[in-house]
Amino acid sequence: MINAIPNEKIDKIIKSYPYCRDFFEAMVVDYPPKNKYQLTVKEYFDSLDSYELKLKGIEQENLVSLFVSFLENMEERQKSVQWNIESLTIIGGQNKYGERENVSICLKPGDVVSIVGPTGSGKSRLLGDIEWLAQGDTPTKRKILINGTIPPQSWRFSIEHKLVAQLSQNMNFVMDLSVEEFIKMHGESRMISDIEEKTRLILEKANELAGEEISLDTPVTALSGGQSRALMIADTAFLSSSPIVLIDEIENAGIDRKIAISLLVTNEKIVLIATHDPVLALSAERRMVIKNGGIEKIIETSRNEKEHLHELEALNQKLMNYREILRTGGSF
Ligand SMILES: Nc1ncnc2c1ncn2[C@@H]1O[C@H](COP(=O)(O)OP(=O)(O)OP(=O)(O)O)[C@@H](O)[C@H]1O
Repeated sequence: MINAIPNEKIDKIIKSYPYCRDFFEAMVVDYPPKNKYQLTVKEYFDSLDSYELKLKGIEQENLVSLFVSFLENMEERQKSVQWNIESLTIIGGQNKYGERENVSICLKPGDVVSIVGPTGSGKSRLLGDIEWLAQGDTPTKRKILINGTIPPQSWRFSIEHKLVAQLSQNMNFVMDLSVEEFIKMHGESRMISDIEEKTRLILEKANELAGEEISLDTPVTALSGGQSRALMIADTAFLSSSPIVLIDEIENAGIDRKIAISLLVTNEKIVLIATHDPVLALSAERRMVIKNGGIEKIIETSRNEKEHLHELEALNQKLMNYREILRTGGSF
């Protein structure tokens, strides 16, 4: 594949390797304009002004091989950031009263666990411990193991390739970017090949989740709480490589929870959902009950509960319908 690059058309290369833009920026070489898209990579580099290139200290005949090695390096980098997570273990610490938490729970990719408990009981704290890969250094003294061992320190601080994706209650954007720029920036940092298609998909799904339509040119700072949440959920579902997804109280955002969960739950990921919503709580195979800051018990969702889930879903749908009527100015 890489060997064929010199003879591939520019438009195909741009689609397959959108991050190739970085090469042109780094070399201060003109990025191919649309009217050159039908040239091959070699033809494009040959078409550049050799005198100008010389002034920049670039040998024209080396450009193709430099470009190929750049793409090769990027591909290697991409492979090295693939996570290989087989398990996540939570080893109990202590509750708010310093009493021991006698639990150890091991989660595997494909597992979905809900976290329930009264307000202030410590659900978000548990998610925080997982996100931080706690090693007895948080108030709960919990320890988090990955693949049965203590994960390297560097995993805690990696911003670019996060082991854990956290969708929290408050998602505030501080960047001055449009929705399109935000998605593309994330896609490029993940070296995603079909960014246009992914951007379209993310916007479509975010709009399915949110009420008021989001458009590509909306500034991210102008999104409402629910819209930001919807965008981040769709973005996490399609762009995040993180094998562990933590969801904190999706219900407060006024978005369609069922679609959100169906987007985020995939076989390869471990998903933990802190929730006060019985439908979400029972959708998981297991739930952790939190009390006074400690994991009180872990309960398998019974067959009886699963049967009741259908009833709850129907009630929930009814509630959603009323909500939609009221939100859109109707009455009944
Ligand atoms: N084991 C613990 N030891 C000490 N402090 C704890 C412990 N567990 C939780 N806390 C603290 O208790 C407070 C409430 O916890 P948290 O915010 O996680 O509750 P919550 O269940 O998510 O609440 P809500 O449902 O309102 O979002 C936080 O300040 C948290 O750090």
